[in-house]
Amino acid sequence: MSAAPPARRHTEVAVGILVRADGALLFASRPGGKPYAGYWEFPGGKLEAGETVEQALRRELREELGVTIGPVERWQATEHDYPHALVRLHWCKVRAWEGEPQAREGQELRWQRWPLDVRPVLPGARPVLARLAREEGAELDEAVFEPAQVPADRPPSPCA
Ligand SMILES: Nc1nc2c([nH]c(=O)n2[C@H]2C[C@H](O)[C@@H](COP(=O)(O)OP(=O)(O)OP(=O)(O)O)O2)c(=O)[nH]1
Repeated sequence: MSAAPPARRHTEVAVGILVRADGALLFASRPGGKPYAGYWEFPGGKLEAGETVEQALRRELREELGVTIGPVERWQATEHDYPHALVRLHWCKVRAWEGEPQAREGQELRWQRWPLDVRPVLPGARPVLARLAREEGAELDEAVFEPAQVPADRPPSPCA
């Protein structure tokens, strides 16, 4: 009989949903060199040793966007099992911040209203996007999670 594989430990992640006064949400693209580079996500990152979710979120958004955030509304936690990590995502809404968000880490930033036009979005964001869409009476198009594909009618580039 073989032993059960060891349980994977969760990587704890603080995620910030910046909500602008007009309801738009801030998305960032993942810079090169990270797993899922080029995918879109909400700004945030992993908790460092001894940090609370709120402390990590304040630090990450200062580093990534150069903003000082106001009150943090803890919203919900979800999990996603990626090949690179089992993550626990602590979702927080943030409605006030000082400074204009700037892309400080080579990412792209886009404010989005419904329907979203960024893609692909990280699959770990699916449950909260579904809930955000419901709150707005909008529909979440599953295509936002699909990586871009070469259209079937276009032959592959000869230089590839
Ligand atoms: N920030 C963020 N991370 C997400 C989202 N959805 C989702 O599945 N994740 C996952 C992807 C990653 O596995 C993990 C975040 O880790 P990360 O590597 O981006 O964190 P970090 O900025 O601290 O990275 P680093 O210090 O290792 O460079 O959470 C999301 O919407 N925003």
